[in-house]
Amino acid sequence: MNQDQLKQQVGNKAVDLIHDQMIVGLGTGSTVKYLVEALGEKIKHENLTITGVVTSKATAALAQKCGISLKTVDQVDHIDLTIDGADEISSDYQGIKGGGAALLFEKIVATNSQKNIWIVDQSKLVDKLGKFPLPVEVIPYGSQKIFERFVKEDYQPTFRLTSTGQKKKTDSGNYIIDLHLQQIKHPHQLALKLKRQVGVVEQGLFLDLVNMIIVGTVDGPKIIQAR
Ligand SMILES: O=C[C@H](O)[C@H](O)[C@H](O)COP(=O)(O)O
Repeated sequence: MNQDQLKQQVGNKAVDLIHDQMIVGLGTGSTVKYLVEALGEKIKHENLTITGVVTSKATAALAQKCGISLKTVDQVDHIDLTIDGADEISSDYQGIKGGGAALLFEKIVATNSQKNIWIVDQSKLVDKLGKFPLPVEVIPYGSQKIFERFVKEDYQPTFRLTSTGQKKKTDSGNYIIDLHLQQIKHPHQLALKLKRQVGVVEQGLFLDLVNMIIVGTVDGPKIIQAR
């Protein structure tokens, strides 16, 4: 089974957790794409009423194409569960997200959800976080100053660029600085330190958030109850 098939496996599996009348947070990325497509099919075949709360323009476009009704996080009084991908998950179930630049809306939706489920192929499971570059979303004004501070801290920062070499803009019009840390020893301390910098909007450590992880493996989906 290739990586894409494993992503499809967990996307299809996660749809079983969605029932009629639910309000569901829909993450972003190549794994969530399979979930959204499968959810669109399920809604059609079972004639369900589901409300989606999306985390990016890309997911909004796909969900609309799949016939899923959408509301914003501010238009709903609760979110039953949110299903999202992840870039890295440590052995104590902390995560790095934001490889697709959607970390800000993803974290807003996740922290307003009663339950959070991550769907990943097995390559995302690691012992300690940090091999995957940690995304930090910053407002453009003053971002070079933040970048220079990150250089001094030896965070090995790089601005995320588009295919044409421009600084990548998030859905909120911000920039992403990726930190190439290799190993994050104290994620909670780092998260606080990054968040304290003026101009940092959000950072990609998703700590103490996930309840269940569905991992795609060659032997089928494996469910981990994280907390
Ligand atoms: O910003 C993007 C998100 O955090 C994604 O959920 C994450 O990058 C995983 O994406 P994928 O399923 O494409 O590996």
